[in-house]
Amino acid sequence: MGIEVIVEGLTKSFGKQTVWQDVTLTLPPGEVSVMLGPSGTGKTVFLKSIIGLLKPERGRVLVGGVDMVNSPERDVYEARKMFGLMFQDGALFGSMNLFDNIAFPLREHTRKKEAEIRRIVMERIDMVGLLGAEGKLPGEISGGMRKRAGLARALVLDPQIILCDEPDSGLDPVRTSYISQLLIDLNAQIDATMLIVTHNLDIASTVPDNMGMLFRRELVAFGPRELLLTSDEPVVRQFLSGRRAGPIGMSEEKDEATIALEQLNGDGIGSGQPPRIVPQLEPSPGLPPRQAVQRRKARVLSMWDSLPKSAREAIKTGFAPQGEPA
Ligand SMILES: Nc1ncnc2c1ncn2[C@@H]1O[C@H](COP(=O)(O)OP(=O)(O)OP(=O)(O)O)[C@@H](O)[C@H]1O
Repeated sequence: MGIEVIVEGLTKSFGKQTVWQDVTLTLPPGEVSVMLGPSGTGKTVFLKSIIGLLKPERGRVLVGGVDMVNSPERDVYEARKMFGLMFQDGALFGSMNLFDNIAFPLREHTRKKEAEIRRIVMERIDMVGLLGAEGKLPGEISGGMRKRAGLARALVLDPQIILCDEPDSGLDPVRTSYISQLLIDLNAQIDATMLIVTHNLDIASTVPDNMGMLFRRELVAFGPRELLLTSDEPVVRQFLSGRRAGPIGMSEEKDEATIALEQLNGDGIGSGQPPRIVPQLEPSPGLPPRQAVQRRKARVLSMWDSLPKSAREAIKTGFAPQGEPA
C-alpha cells in the first residue's frame, strides 16, 4: 500500500517572492489527490518540495518517518526511492529508445540482472499500453505516448508515492481521457499514494479522491473531492467552471475594482449554478477494485461532522450504488 505524506506549515520563497505559505495537508495512503491552481501559483514548486528537490524555508514534509525538507541529504536521497515522478514532457532521454529510457532507473539504482530488468520493464510497458513501441526513440512517437513512457519509467522502482506534473499538458481531450483512466487503473493495480498537479477540469472532476487548490500564495482548501466540487469559495467555483468572472484574472489575480464591477453587472461567480458532480472513474473491466475506496469511506465518515452540508449530500450520493441516494 502507498504511504501517507504529511505536509506541515510549508512556506517557499524565491528571494522576495513568496510562492506559497503555511501549506498544511495530508495525502492519505493509497488515495489519489489532485492539486489545482491557476498558472504560476506554485504547483510544480510544491511537487518538487515534497520530493526534496527544492527546499522550503519553513515547515516539514514527512514521508515514512523522513522529513524531506530538513533531513540530511543522504536520508532524503534514500527516501526519494519511494517516489515515482512523472514530469510534464515525460523527461525522456532523446537518444535512448523507450526500453532503455524505462530501464534507466533500474540500471542506475539497483543491481538487478538484465533478464529481471527486461521482465519488469516489459510489464510496465504493458501496463501503460506501449507494447510494441519499446524500440522507438522519443522523437518518433506522439506526445501522449511520451507521457505514458514517462509514467512507465516512474513505475519501475515500485514506488509507494507517484507524483504527476500536468499529465494532460499538450494532449487532446480524447488522449486526456485515456490518461485519466490509466491513472485510475494504476491506482487499482499498485495502490500507491498519488498526487496529480493539473489545471484540466476533466481530470479534476473524474479522477481524484481528494482535491486541493493553491491561489494567492495560500492553500485555499484541501479535502474529499466533494468538498471542492460543492464549494462556495469564489475562486474554487470560478476555476471549476472555467469562467472569466471571478477573482482569477489573466495575470493570476484581478484587482478588487474589477471584481466589484463584475458583481455589479450580475456576472459574479456566485450567480452561476454549482457544477454538476460526475461520478469518479472506475478501474477498467478485469482489474481489481481500488483498495483506496473502502479506506477513504472510513476516513470520510470519521470527519463527517466537520464537512459542510453540501459536501455531505454529494458524498452520500457517491456512496450509494449506481448513484442512487444513500
Ligand atoms: N528555480 C526557480 N527560481 C526562481 N523562481 C522560480 C523557480 N521555480 C519556479 N519559480 C517561480 O515560482 C512560481 C511558481 O512556479 P510553478 O512552475 O510552480 O507554477 P505552476 O503553478 O506549476 O504553473 P503552471 O501551471 O503554469 O505550470 C513562478 O512565479 C515561477 O516563476
